[in-house]
Amino acid sequence: MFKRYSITFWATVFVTVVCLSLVALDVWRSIDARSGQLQEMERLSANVARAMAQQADDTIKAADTSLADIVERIETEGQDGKVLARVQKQMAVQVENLPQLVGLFVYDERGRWVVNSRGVLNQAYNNADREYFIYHRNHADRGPHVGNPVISRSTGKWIMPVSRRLNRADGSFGGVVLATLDIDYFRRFYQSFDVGARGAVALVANTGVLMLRQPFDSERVGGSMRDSELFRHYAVLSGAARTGSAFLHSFHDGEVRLNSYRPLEHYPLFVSAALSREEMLERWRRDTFTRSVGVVVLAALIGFFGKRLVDQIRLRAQTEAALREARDALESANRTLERQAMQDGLTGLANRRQFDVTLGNEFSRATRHADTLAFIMIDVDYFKQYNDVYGHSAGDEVLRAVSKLIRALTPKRPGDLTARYGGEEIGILLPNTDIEGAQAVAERIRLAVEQLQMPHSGSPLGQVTLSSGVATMSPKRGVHAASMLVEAADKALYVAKSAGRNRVCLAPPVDD
Ligand SMILES: Nc1nc2c(ncn2[C@@H]2O[C@H](COP(=O)(O)OP(=O)(O)OP(=O)(O)O)[C@@H](O)[C@H]2O)c(=O)[nH]1
Repeated sequence: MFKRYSITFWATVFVTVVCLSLVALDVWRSIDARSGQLQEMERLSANVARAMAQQADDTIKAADTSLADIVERIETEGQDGKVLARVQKQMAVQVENLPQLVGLFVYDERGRWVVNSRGVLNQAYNNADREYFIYHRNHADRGPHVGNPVISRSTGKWIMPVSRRLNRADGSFGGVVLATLDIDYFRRFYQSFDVGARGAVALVANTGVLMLRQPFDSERVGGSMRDSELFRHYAVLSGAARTGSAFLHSFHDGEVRLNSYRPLEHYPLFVSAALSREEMLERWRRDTFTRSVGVVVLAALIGFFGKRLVDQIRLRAQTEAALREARDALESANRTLERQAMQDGLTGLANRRQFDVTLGNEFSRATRHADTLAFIMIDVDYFKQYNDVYGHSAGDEVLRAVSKLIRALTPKRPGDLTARYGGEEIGILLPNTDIEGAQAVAERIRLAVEQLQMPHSGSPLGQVTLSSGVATMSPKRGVHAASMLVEAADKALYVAKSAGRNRVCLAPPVDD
């Protein structure tokens, strides 16, 4: 099957397959690198989200522990001056020890300041209108409450309120204990993450309120994210599914980012670390472009040189074919020349040269094997007259016809040879043949020509006839020569002519 196609075909297939494989391999590598890049992106954002959630949880927990302590103290020890002084001292120490804490506050059931970590009570402020205050007044639960971020009335800084309800002895609402966390504390921590120039991180309440976003925008802090893709995506999840990631359009700038989200363990908040898809894939695109250019150039070079190679192979194959053809033509011409060199042009019989060579070979062979060698010399009678009467061309025709007949009637054993000996004389060499056998051949030929009855007005016999002299010899080394056989046949021919022609005469055995 493979032989049906040329080497140039396979060379072309090879070069094409190499080029296509290179390109295919590069495409596959690029796709693989892209998915690797996205996986890396997911790992990175998930790690950032984990660190953010842990930090937020720990930060709020530390403040909440202080709140629980103060609530427990006031509810058991009351609110007289001594107790409040101790509480105030405790608060001041806590604020000093916890860098995230801006302040600790206790409000009574009307929102008035009872005690705080600063030790200064500004009765001009009332916090009864704050979201966290209203929440505790309306909810009896004793757990911590993380409120919406607000600008502190006392410091003017963005703060995150964490609060607990204070109960009177009868269980009715007795006020609020509040810890304010510095939003900047979170920001500083978030700034330490490298999420790229177009990345973002956020801390969001489960209610959809944005607590903080980095890059920071004070306009957006405390705003609602309920309409964002992130919140809508997160809100429908539950349990372990709340930790995960997804490509989402940003609510803030429309950028598509890979958002890794994760809930805080103890508080109703979640974090999101988002990396820009474009930014992450930018490097991949650059690498892919550079490599693809290299691969295309390489494939083009291979294709170019491959084509040249294929052309060379084709040229070589063509040259070889042309050489083969030329050699075949030359061999054929040589064979023709050889044949022509050994053949008589008029009769198609072997010529004198071939006769001499064959005679020499057969003579030697007969000498070696002690065989008999017979020779018949045939001559057309009155041929000169035929030429004179009918013309030379007609004479040629007679020679051709006679030769054809002689060839047909001559035995075809190996070594038998019919040759134009010269002029109108034809010789037949019959190795390993005795005198009777050779005579029979000569007689058969003579008779056949006679039966042709070719008119010959120049001959007393009236038609074309032949005369033959037949001779045989068993050659012995040092005694006989090949010419002796020819001479003997020639003499017998002369006898046949003298005896009236149209006959076969036998030569006496050649003397030892
Ligand atoms: N047409 C033709 N004639 C040839 C050719 N070769 C020899 N001859 C002629 O053959 C003739 C031979 O004549 P001779 O040797 O005198 O003998 P002959 O006429 O055949 O008479 P006998 O042999 O005595 O019967 C010559 O006239 C040659 O010119 C040839 O190729 N073609």
